[in-house]
Amino acid sequence: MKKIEHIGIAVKNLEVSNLIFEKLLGAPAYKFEDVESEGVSTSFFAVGPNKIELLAATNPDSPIAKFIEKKGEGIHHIAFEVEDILSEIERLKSEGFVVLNEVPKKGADNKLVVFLHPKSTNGVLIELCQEIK
Ligand SMILES: C[C@@H](C(=O)O)C(=O)SCCNC(=O)CCNC(=O)[C@H](O)C(C)(C)COP(=O)(O)OP(=O)(O)OC[C@H]1O[C@@H](n2cnc3c(N)ncnc32)[C@H](O)[C@@H]1OP(=O)(O)O
Ligand SMILES: [Co+2]
Repeated sequence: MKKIEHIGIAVKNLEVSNLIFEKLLGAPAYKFEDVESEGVSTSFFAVGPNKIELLAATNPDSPIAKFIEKKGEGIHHIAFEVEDILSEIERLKSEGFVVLNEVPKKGADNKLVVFLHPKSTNGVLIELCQEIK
């Protein structure tokens, strides 16, 4: 695990939350991206070497829609950057973590991503991401 790559925050309205985080961080989002396969619209803010990812649902089956329905807006996941996502999957599986997708999928911001079930990580949804070179 190289560093915390981003913290994902579930929001109801991306435009409204973009303004809040722009004020909070003192700089606007540097990137906006829809990830259709995850049912999300995202925006990214830089905080030193780390990022904040705001996520709004684009359909009612989106993980973000379900999360907001159950828990409300707030921190949705923590993403760690890894060097070699396939070997990390094997390492974490052998340690007993529940990998939600064993085949890495294309995430936002030019990354391959894998999620670990929050039931196996003290209630925190974990994302692993590897930069696509
Ligand atoms: C674009 C990309 C990127 O950065 O590149 C992204 O981040 S995409 C980010 C959006 N994509 C994802 O999140 C993909 C991975 N997520 C998933 O597969 C799903 O959301 C699950 C994490 C499996 C949860 O699915 P679902 O709510 O349908 O399952 P479930 O009803 O069985 O829920 C199981 C339990 O997990 C809890 N739960 C659900 N989401 C949670 C979250 N984010 N953090 C902590 N706990 C969570 C539920 O409240 C429930 O707890 P109780 O049993 O106690 O009620
Ligand atoms: Co993410």
